Amino acid sequence: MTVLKDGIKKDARALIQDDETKDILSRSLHYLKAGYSIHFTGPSGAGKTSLALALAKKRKRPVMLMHGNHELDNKDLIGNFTGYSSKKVVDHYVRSVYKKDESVTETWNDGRLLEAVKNGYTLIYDEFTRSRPTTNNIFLSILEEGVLPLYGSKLTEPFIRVHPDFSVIFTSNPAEYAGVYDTQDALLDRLITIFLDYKDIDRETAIVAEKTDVEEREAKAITTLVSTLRKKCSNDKSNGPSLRASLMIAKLASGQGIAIDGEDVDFQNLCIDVLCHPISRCIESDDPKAEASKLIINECSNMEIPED
Ligand SMILES: Nc1ncnc2c1ncn2[C@@H]1O[C@H](COP(=O)(O)OP(=O)(O)OP(=O)(O)O)[C@@H](O)[C@H]1O
Repeated sequence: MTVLKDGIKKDARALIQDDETKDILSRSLHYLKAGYSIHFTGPSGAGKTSLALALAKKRKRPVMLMHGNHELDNKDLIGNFTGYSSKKVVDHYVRSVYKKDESVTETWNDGRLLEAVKNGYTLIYDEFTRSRPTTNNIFLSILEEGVLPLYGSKLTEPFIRVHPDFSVIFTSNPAEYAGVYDTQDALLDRLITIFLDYKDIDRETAIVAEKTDVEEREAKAITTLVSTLRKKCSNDKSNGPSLRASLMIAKLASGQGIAIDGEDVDFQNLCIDVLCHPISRCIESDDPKAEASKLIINECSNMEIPED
């Protein structure tokens, strides 16, 4: 019977800051301080959200996380009247006098963007291109004029001023633009866009070794395997397996006592389970799953694990 080890001791959420990551963080922080918004773009699993969270943390302001979604609208961003509250006072103190005082008021709930703008939070707008361009238009006034228009909200003020400490970090995945919504040029024109690509093998190895219980040489073998398969695999539908896949393989193998060995059947099955789907999506074949499995087994047998 295979037994899972008790929990994973290492901090799975920590950001490993190599020189390149530190450099991007420090430049981005500088741009935010100067009043510009940042946009991290790159393939899935390149580390955009992790970097956005680490950057937001550096600002030492409350952080609000918002995910792009085609159903997101002004009611979510600005707020909405969510119902009515009524108050009724019946004064029957003097028997012959009946006095009734009744008032009804609408209950307003601030939307996430309004709350962040009013209080000077750092807003992370993850995968913003998944929202409709008309929804994202509201950011044009925020970034350009420093005001949040309250149109369509029935509120008495036409807009509110943006708090000086407010800033936004956007993230997006260019592969998702196809079939979702084109990013709006007007919005992109107001952002500083930093492209985050997959890290090289040494950087990915350092992250896997730091965040899981495998040894560095084993981490290197896993990241080399995943990155070799990724290179064979890039089309419109998929960028191939990311660092996430390496982390999964390393965590599961060490947790279940599976040897990091390309000839080991359990290890091969683990790699097929984790990697087959992303790889099959970018293979043109009658049976992409069988083709992907063959490719994975083949790369597993080429795996080299350096000696201690
Ligand atoms: N510098 C890093 N240090 C530690 N872990 C990292 C680093 N970069 C990425 N990761 C890890 O890689 C995985 C993917 O990162 P993340 O979710 O930030 O990617 P993403 O680009 O936002 O992906 P997606 O577009 O799919 O949302 C996460 O498990 C994250 O913890």
